[in-house]
Amino acid sequence: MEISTRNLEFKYHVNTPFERLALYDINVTIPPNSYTAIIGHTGSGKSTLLQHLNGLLQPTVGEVHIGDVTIKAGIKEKNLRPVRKKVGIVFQFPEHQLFEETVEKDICFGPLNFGTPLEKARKKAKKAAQQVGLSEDLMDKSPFELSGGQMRRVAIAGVLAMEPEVLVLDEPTAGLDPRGRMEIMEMFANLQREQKISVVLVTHSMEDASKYADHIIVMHKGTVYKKGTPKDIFSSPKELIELGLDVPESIRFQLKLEEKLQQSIGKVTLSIDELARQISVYLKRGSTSQ
Ligand SMILES: Nc1ncnc2c1ncn2[C@@H]1O[C@H](COP(=O)(O)OP(=O)(O)OP(=O)(O)O)[C@@H](O)[C@H]1O
Repeated sequence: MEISTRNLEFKYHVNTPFERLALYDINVTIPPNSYTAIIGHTGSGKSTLLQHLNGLLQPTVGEVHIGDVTIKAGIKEKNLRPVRKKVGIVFQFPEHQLFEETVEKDICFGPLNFGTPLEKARKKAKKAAQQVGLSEDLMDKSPFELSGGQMRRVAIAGVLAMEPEVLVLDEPTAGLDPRGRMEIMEMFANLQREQKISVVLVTHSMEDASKYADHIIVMHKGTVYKKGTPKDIFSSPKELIELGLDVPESIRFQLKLEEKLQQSIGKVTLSIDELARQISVYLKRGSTSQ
């Protein structure tokens, strides 16, 4: 399923003294079975954009196409349930939203809410738990007995159990240690490859964006500054650095090498210049002594 936005603009608290323009002129496409990373500074509009991808927010101007559903400014879409089912959204620190007595009940909550019979919901929960790497013996435990990383997996499994076509995640690795971060990122990469779903995630890690994503959207002050493949985005790293964004370690290393190379080429050029000057002085001397 494809998601795209056309001239999307969004204001919080529209027509009130607190009105705030959060997004403008957003034209992006999330292709089917793709992996998109959204990067940008705090307050650049990343979370607001994510919430348009499953119809949680309605555009102030423009439209959002989610599969065959169009959400337009000024027109309330009556039935967003199919959209919510197809596009699963995981907010920052989703473990804070766990509330059931057992892991299994928490994972089953979404499917049951969408009318799936209990036994089928339990099957979906089992599969989702496997997908996020939770062992079966945890299913009867209270989610609050688990580690932070495991709790987060439970919350993600709860969204996966709805079998979404697109998984939208707001900083899914925030607060995890490097190992937990890598495990979660590998998990999304596997899900995207094996289940053929699209993954859209906000990340502050340029390493992760360059390693896992096939599309990157750079947000800046409420609009798209740049979009493209990691190669497109990181081929002009100085631009990103000027925006105050980080670049992957490998790119930083490459920049350093280039700088060093420039310096040594500079030195060679200088000595060639110097050589040329000396040759010319020598030739002049030669011509005057004849
Ligand atoms: N509920 C809200 N009411 C009013 N303004 C808001 C609200 N939520 C966000 N904003 C404003 O909208 C703009 C975009 O915020 P958003 O949260 O989308 O940015 P972000 O890039 O996700 O930031 P972060 O990385 O900190 O999560 C900011 O100026 C923010 O202050």
